[in-house]
Amino acid sequence: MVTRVILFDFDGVIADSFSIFCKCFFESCKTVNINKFATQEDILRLFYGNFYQRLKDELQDEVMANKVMEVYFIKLKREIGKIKLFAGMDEVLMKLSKLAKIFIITSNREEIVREVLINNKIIEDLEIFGSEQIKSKSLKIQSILKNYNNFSEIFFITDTVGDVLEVKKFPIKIAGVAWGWHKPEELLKNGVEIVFKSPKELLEKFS
Ligand SMILES: O=C(O)COP(=O)(O)O
Repeated sequence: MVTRVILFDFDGVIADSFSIFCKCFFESCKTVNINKFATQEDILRLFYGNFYQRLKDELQDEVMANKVMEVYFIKLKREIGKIKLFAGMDEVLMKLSKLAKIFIITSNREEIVREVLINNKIIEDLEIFGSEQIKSKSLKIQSILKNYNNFSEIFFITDTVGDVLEVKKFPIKIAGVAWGWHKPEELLKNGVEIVFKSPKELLEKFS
């Protein structure tokens, strides 16, 4: 019987992908003639809520927002081989997948996450909720809670304020990581219970 469920965000928690995200996103904006995003701060701002919703709101144009992301994913696929995991996260996933039910809840695409994991020698069969069908992390979590109710504890581990805001309405413990995209202080201010300073600390907490 599964007693513990751990939901992991992917980019910024498992994958060290910020510079590749920025490169592909800026290139995509250029391709579709959007000049609203010029700095890393412009990108980080999009993660203070649901990324897809924020992008739509900032552009005030749903068609354009979809176009940016369509081009973005084409570019990201070309860079996929360069995406590495944060040091120690391979061990975290391998060990914790034996102790808990693990899900990856991400704004990225499931197929990309799978390929990155395989490229980085993660062979565990992890369940991945990508953005292909559902873009809202709240809705993804709702469906997990509906289907999995035989656990004693459920944790969500993230690096962005937007994730915290989407998840905090559920009876889930939220932890932050100090190696991700938003600063630990911001995560704490918005409701995470604890911020892990390293993958080793995270592993110790759940082992
Ligand atoms: O932290 C974030 O929200 C970004 O990560 P994600 O692409 O895995 O959702």
